[in-house]
Amino acid sequence: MAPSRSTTLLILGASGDLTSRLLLPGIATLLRSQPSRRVEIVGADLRELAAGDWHDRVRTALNVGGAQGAAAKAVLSSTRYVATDATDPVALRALLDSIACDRLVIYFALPPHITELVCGTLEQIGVPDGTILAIEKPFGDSLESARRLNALVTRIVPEERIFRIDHFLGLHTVLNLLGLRFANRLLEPTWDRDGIERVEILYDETVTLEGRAGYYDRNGALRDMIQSHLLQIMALIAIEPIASVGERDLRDAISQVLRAASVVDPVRHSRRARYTAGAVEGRDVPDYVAEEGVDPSLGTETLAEVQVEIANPRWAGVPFILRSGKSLAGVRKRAIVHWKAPAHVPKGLSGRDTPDRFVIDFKPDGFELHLTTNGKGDPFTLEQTVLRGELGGGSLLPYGEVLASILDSDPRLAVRGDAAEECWRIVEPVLDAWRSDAVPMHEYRAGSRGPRGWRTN
Ligand SMILES: O=C1O[C@H](COP(=O)(O)O)[C@@H](O)[C@H](O)[C@H]1O
Repeated sequence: MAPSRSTTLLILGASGDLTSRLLLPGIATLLRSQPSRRVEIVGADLRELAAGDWHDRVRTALNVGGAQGAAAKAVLSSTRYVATDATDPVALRALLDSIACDRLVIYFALPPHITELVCGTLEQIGVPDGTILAIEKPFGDSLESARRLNALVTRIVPEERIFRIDHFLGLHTVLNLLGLRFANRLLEPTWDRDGIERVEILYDETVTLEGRAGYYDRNGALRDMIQSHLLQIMALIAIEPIASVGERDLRDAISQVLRAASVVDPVRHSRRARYTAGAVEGRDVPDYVAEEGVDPSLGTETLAEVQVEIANPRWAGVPFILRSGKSLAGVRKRAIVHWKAPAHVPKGLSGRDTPDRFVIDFKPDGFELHLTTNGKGDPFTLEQTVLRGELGGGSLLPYGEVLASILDSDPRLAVRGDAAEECWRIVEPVLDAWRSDAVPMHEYRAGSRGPRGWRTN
């Protein structure tokens, strides 16, 4: 439901790539599907923008996202950009004072250390009543900094008005995990250590750095994708049945899984690799270390894999393999739940009896159920049959979904503070093992499926 109160979305870090590439198009899809929404957008950043540049960016995003009519016009006519230093108390006070609205959303599209500085300033100067803080990932850059940032932000506004952003929680298939698991009789009875052998959550991308070396080179695949997005997906796959999809039930269940999760042996249960020169989808790609803006001394990985275990009665002993990388041969954004083989297949049935699999595709949204069936030719020969289903993606981009939940003050699609800390706790032993070089850095050719010898499904 569109709120009737006037809301201003103040984007800090507005001149950056995230705002143009993801936030503004997300808002555009929101305005297209819910044209009665009224939101004023104020962009702010250190950088001066040429006159008209901000308007052009907003107009382009609205066109691309298909926003039309009164909603788009209202956004365009009221939007403005302010070049300012949001870490400076006087400048930030002046910026906040210049905004007249019933409710303010401050969106931090900033690196974690700058977010922390700006939050320090906000703590000093205070925020208008009812202000919401929306904070982009990564939330901190270590367990210690996440704890510090959590303590700081909760001194500014209460937890229910802090939205730690993970746009994967706005992916329709990710949300669909709840319906698939809990609104069907079929899956749930086997969704545990007795029925399932292993779970893989893969996010293989063909894209390279896309001009984001400044961000990516300091983070790498483990922090960029696994610490945040893939652990959230894992938690949703593994949660215990919930009484409702209310904020408390859902986020308690997610935290419960994360608290039980760890990489038991970070040296044996993690792998890292970096791409070398090659070609991806017809594009020549240089060595990662030769990419513009990359500092070879940082030793950043572009492909990471960890094996997580969830030490609870449902999942003890079931490996969850989380993997993500860039410049790979093809896009595979999916979770694969591998069932165990049946205890006994009747004698006389022969042939391919690969255990069944449930594949959940994040992009495009869909699922596949791989079942063993009697063969089409010889009825006593087994083969695999794949049932495919589409999961209707809604009209909003994931960022549109997440922004809608912020504007509606519904924190279900945001990461709770304790969960953000748990995700750092899970990956930190791996980062330590990598820092001490206990885990070798492998190489793979850009455009390949990964290093030789890595299992790929
Ligand atoms: O947050 C991020 O996600 C994207 C992948 O998400 P998608 O919605 O574009 O599929 C990833 O490429 C990027 O490095 C990461 O920061």
